[in-house]
Amino acid sequence: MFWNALSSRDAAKFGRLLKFYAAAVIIGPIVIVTYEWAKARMSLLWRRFLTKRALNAYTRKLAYYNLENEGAVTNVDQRIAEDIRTFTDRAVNLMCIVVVSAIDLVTFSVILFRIYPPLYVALLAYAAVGTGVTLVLGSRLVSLREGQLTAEADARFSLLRLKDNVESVAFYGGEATERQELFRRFASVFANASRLVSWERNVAYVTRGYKYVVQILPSMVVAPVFFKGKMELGAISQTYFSFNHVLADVSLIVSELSSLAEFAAGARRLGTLTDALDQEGRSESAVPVLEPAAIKAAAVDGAAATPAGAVTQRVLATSVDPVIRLTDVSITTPGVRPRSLVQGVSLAVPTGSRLLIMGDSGVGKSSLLRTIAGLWTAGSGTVDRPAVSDVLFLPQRPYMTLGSLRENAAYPATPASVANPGGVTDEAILRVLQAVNLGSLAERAGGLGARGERLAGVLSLGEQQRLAFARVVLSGRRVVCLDESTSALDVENEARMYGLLADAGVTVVSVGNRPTLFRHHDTVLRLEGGGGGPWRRRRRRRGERWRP
Ligand SMILES: Nc1ncnc2c1ncn2[C@@H]1O[C@H](COP(=O)(O)OP(=O)(O)OP(=O)(O)O)[C@@H](O)[C@H]1O
Repeated sequence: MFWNALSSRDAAKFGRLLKFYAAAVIIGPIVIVTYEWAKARMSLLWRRFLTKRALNAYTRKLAYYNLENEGAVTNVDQRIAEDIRTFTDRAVNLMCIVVVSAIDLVTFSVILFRIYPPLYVALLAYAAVGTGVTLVLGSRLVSLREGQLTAEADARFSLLRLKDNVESVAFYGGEATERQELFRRFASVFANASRLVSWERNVAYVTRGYKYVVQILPSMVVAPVFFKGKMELGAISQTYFSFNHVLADVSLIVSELSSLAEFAAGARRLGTLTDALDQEGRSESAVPVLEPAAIKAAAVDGAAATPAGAVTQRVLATSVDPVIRLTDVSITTPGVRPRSLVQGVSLAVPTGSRLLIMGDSGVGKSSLLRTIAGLWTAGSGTVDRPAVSDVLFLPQRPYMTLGSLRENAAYPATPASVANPGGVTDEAILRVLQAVNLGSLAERAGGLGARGERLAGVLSLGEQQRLAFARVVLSGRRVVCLDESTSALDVENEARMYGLLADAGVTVVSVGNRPTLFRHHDTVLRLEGGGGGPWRRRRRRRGERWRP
């Protein structure tokens, strides 16, 4: 129209069109910026929703533990932190492109069809063939992109592992080995990237060729009509304009292939994670809390409800005594090649008693604790125990959170519940730190509220183990399972820790082989023989000393 007005020297029409364009250039930027903002906002809201859902499912019950142990999903961190973002960004972008293209397609199809229908039909046929070829090439691009995401995540993981173990590596002088491993992982990143770049080049040959070759089509079709004087110059430019619009709209898959491949790869990785988390959610069985009177009846129901090859877990009310009871418990290692560890253990842990589980390295002591905690289920027999929230399990290397010393001492209480009126007070924390012989820790750490990112790096293992005992006292739990939790302590500090538990009347189940542990327990369970050998349990006689 602009060109027609100029060529016909129609100043009035030209002026009207100029005003129209002036309005468009003022409104245009506002519309475009608002559109971009709306897209970014929608993507952010969606990402927030998906991240929240994934984090909830991942941290619910034992999903995080099972996913890691089963190895079903790798790089969960990257999937939650990055793949969700890529997915939502790309999905919103593509959705908007599809909507805009659909409107555009309808508008310009009408114009192009009116000008010259055969040109329109030829264009659709051309786009259909181009899209088909691109889809075939694209499927390889998706798997290469997926491989790239995995390789990048694996490489980053090796760097994080080195970062988390700097001291061990430095002591071993293991730099050369670490370097080799880092290079090996980054070599896979580059090898896959190189395949990806080559494949993108091949795809680009096709997509570029597709765009250029078709440009000749409108000229070939409309030039003869123009030369015969049956078409105005303006109509030619209109044809070109409409043709290119329709071409762009029907070639969406061709032009957005790279973006689509990235979106599909991210969506696939996210799908694997979501499926695994949903699976975990479904397999989560609600275990009823049994009062004393209900225990006998539940013995029948509980056994029937347990899948074959699994240890029956029954949760007892805190009032039930004995607090823990194992009935004919046999354990096998999890995974595809199960190995028999402990066989046919039956025992009861009365309230306030102290049981020590001993045995050779690898015999299955920690596995027995894992089974009591419900982390491992492979095997048979029945475990009766209080809810996990009523028992504190202390591993050999205590977990240090990223929170402050206050939050670390009160762990696993949430920071919010610590801050509540009625939560753990600073006075109580300082008193308990004193009791576990960490009286100067708060001052050294810069106060109870100082951020604790480096706490794990700064505290010795023995100090961390004493902090873990502080957690037992502060949590007020009546049952505690200790897995070599005093391995780094001197005899005096060990006695002090067990003394604290005895004073509080806490029921204790310990795992360990240190001779000094013997005196802090009243019953010993000795697991014997590799591969599920016999076991012995006996009560320690008063004043009896350790005999290996
Ligand atoms: N996730 C797992 N999958 C398969 N086997 C495992 C797994 N975890 C541990 N095991 C194996 O189970 C056996 C028992 O391990 P466990 O940690 O219970 O031994 P332990 O008696 O506590 O040994 P230690 O005194 O050396 O700590 C070991 O041979 C170990 O390699």
